[in-house]
Amino acid sequence: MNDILAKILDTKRTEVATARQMRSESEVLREAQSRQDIRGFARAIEDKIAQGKPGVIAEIKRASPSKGVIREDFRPADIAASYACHGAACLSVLTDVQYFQGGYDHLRQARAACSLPVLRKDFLIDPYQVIHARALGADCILLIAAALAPAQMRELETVAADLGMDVLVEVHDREELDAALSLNTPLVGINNRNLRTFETRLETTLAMLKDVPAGKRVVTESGILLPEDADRMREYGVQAFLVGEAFMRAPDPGTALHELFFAR
Ligand SMILES: O=P(O)(O)OC[C@@H](O)[C@@H](O)c1c[nH]c2ccccc12
Repeated sequence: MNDILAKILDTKRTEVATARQMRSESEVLREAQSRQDIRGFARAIEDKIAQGKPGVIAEIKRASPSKGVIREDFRPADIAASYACHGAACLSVLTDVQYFQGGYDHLRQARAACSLPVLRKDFLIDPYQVIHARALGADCILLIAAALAPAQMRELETVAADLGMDVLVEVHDREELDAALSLNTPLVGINNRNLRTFETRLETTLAMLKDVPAGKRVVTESGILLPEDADRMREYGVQAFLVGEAFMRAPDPGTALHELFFAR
């Protein structure tokens, strides 16, 4: 497996080992537990949908391995404030440094600039990272089914739940969906992008929809670029969206959010 996902996961194993040496898990846990500021992530999405609006998770990312640098003028606090005032339900902030040019400060600054719940967008493989997510202020974590065994996902979900965080579990095919459905979380992200090849097809979401039981909330992820893309998803009953690039390339990300979802 010399694909990009495998490479990223190797990097993460090294990162976790280094982080543990710098600061013990019990110390990070104390910091995480001392925070009393959790914001309901799944709740915020459901509230939007109950109001007849799309539940938009608006992403803050400077670069990606498939696209390189996406946004030069990168100020997380300004972007977060713009998203918040244009109707985002939640934020997603990349914290991976090496592949996405993200950072812990991006999450801290974005969250401090608004009152939206925040997803830590990273490749989580170890309880240490989940605990650290809450210490940073995250309200939700991402679990990527392509990167984790089912038992590992369940373990990380339990760690997140114990800290009051929500979980977004991400899948790309049927087998991953089966594993994801063994979790408690209602939030199931269907990634239209294959993390191994970067191929992006909106049909990925549409084809898997019928296999997601009632009671789960589908979030369509990646490659939503045009109002037509959002409309197409809505025709199929998809009401929650995770969008990055379309907003990051626009002069004002929040205005782009408005145009993609609310302009007609
Ligand atoms: O920028 P896009 O195509 O709108 O996609 C956003 C989001 O779905 C994408 O960044 C993403 C989905 N799953 C991930 C896992 C890791 C890193 C990034 C991602």
